[in-house]
Amino acid sequence: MKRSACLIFNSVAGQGDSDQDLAMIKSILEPEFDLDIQFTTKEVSGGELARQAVEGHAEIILASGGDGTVSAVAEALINTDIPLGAISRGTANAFANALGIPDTVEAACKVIVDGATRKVDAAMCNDKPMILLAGVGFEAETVEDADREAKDRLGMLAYVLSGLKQLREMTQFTAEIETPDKIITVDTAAVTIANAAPPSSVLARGTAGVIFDDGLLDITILSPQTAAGAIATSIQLLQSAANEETVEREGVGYLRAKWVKVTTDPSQKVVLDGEIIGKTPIEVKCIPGGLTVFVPLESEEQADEQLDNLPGIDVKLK
Ligand SMILES: Nc1ncnc2c1ncn2[C@@H]1O[C@H](COP(=O)(O)OP(=O)(O)OP(=O)(O)O)[C@@H](O)[C@H]1O
Repeated sequence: MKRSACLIFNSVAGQGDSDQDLAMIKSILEPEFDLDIQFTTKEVSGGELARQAVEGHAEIILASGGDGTVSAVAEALINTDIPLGAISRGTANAFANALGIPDTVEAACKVIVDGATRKVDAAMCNDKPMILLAGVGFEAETVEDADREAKDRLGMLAYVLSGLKQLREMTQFTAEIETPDKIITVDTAAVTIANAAPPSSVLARGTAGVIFDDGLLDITILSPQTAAGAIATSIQLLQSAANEETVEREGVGYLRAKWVKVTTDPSQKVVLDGEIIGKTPIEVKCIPGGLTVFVPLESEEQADEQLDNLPGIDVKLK
């Protein structure tokens, strides 16, 4: 008997031909699965459809769309043990890139057919589910600036352009960052708390790579002293992201923790998995192994914390 799978499909995601994509998905998956295809609409989100599929005891849930759709479906599956297959068709495809899932339709479908699943961490940010990352400061401003119309016209470049604009206008704030064993007070321009992050997510790259199944959040603190320093730091972060190296630079710090509370003065915007959700303070908690995903198996390297490069930092051990 074939396994059954609910496919949640956003036909307006990305810049590709969605009819062609759906035909390709069906041709690869239908020989293996009884597919129940549900289309997102402007009114009915991927998250809503995923909650319905969970209530209907779906065996497997597949999400196909941009990061908005895939993250919303993933969030609905936290702590359900229902395996999620991601077939990304968006602009940045951060979810797939973060978890090492191929982001072409054909290769992503093959990962699902191969059937290897892995438990990865999820997280809660205040009372909201989080799969990728929460950004305070710079990252939040970048997302807000890269609007829908610009994304349609420019694709990935919209984020880069918005990021460059933000660099010129980078403003500092004071952050208190509390973890189970430390309270850190630091002047910073961006604090990024990542559960999983793609190699291209420069602000979550203080460590050589975000580890998505270690039960810990990866916290990166960016505190450039000047606009020129900000640009130099960002270029280095970009290079290290490209080369998957650890960043050793004045103004970049990182640490890992099971949970973190971030309070800022003044209050800062917070972006959660690509959407602005409000302002600081935030509390983020890791949910170890909270999500089961179809993923090609591969190992991740470890890296230590690095807090020495932040000017004026104060760390109190608890
Ligand atoms: N049938 C539909 N018609 C119009 N809008 C839709 C439809 N289905 C979903 N949406 C909208 O699509 C958005 C989610 O898009 P998603 O993130 O999947 O793709 P994307 O925006 O192209 O991807 P990316 O963010 O990578 O560019 C939501 O805002 C949702 O309201």
